Amino acid sequence: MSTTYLLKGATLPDGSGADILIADGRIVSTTRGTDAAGAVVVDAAGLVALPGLVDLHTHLREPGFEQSETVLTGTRAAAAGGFTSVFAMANTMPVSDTAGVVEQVQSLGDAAGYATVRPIGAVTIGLAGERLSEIGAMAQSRAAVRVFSDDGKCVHDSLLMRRALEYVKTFDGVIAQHAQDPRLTENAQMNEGALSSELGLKGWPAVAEESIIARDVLLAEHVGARLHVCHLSTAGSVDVIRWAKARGIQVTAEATPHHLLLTEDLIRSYDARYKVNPPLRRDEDVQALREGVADGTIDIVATDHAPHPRESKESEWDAASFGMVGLESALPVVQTALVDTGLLGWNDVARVLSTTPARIGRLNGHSHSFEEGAPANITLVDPADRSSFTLDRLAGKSQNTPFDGVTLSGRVRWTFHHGFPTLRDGELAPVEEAAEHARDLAFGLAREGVPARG
Ligand SMILES: NC(=O)N[C@@H](CC(=O)O)C(=O)O
Ligand SMILES: [Zn+2]
Ligand SMILES: [Zn+2]
Repeated sequence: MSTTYLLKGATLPDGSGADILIADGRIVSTTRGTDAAGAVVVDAAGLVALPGLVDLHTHLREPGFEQSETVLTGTRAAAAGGFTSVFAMANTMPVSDTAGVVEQVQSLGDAAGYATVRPIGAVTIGLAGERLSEIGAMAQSRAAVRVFSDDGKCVHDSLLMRRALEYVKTFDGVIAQHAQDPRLTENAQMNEGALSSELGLKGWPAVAEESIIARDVLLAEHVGARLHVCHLSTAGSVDVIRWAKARGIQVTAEATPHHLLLTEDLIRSYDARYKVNPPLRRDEDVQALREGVADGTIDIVATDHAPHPRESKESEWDAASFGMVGLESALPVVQTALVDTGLLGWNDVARVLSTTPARIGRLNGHSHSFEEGAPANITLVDPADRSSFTLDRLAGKSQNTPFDGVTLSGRVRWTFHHGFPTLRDGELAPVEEAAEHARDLAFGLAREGVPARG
């Protein structure tokens, strides 16, 4: 038996007021003045209701790197950050390059109950960049994979990239490219420029990203397939995507929260919390990325949540791992960088953090609208909160955030996944309750004949 909830006095993304009534995992109505006997009332006055957030780029680390994160802990972090769906990157151990591994990740997500998990399949076997993985088998598996990526590595071989695009085109899939020319970035440690010379760290030039994107959009045009570009970090990359879109090429692009707020100057501290791939860039790049999101050149914000254990971040700069956790801080960073600056309204936030990533990943059957009858995937945000981001707000296994002690606006208070509150006024649902929700959901979807996937 699922509980009925009434989210009283919420503000929808378009600014209108709503009392959102949820029953049996679905939105029953959003009419103001609704009263429902027996419903648990959530005081949503002053809170913005967003469609459940969707992250197209999450590293859940399982199987293989469970000391950093697991599907369970990573989806708890997702719920804490307002996410109701995450796409799990393929750089696991073993790599998610077979139907067996993607089905395993899918099952772990289905059982945990904190968010919908959609596995991403590797483009090449073992991410080695030499031979295509079993893309068709992953697409046809129970996990119904639609997004393929060697993220962490670039699909550098042009012929392989062409073949991969041709392959996914047959089932409306997409290749998500980590755009990094490997030869131009051997041993690279930070953005290439005056500061890398000053600090004595090997540079990662902007052209190593931009040249791969330029090649890939031309390949996508030639093949007529969908390309998605991960974590754009330079002003030049925004220009290339803008050009490609004007030409009608089917390309989408993402920016991470950290690239929208932070610059390379932080690296003066040699604190490896700021070490990430692609690297933090210059202020001009941050401004260009923000403008790119505002004008739609950049379609989505994706976290690139990349957990790493303490040891691998406490070593000297050159030896430390690349990556930052990001699920719990994403919404506050987006509000701070894009909403407070007047670049985006809440409707746009709903678009870049929910509706569009869902569409790019072909996340069907997981509606993100507030229409009656839609699955109740909802995030309640307190936009008036302005506070120092602290480590106790992290719900995953790793603590490698660059935002510790940074003042940010906006705080996620409630997250509903198919009508189940995974986050309750800032508190995560207990593991056993989420697992029970997962069982109910699997049973309910099976009974309705709705494929649990997609
Ligand atoms: N972003 C990172 O710095 N690291 C990611 C890999 C990646 O997204 O390229 C990771 O898996 O740790
Ligand atoms: Zn990457
Ligand atoms: Zn990544």
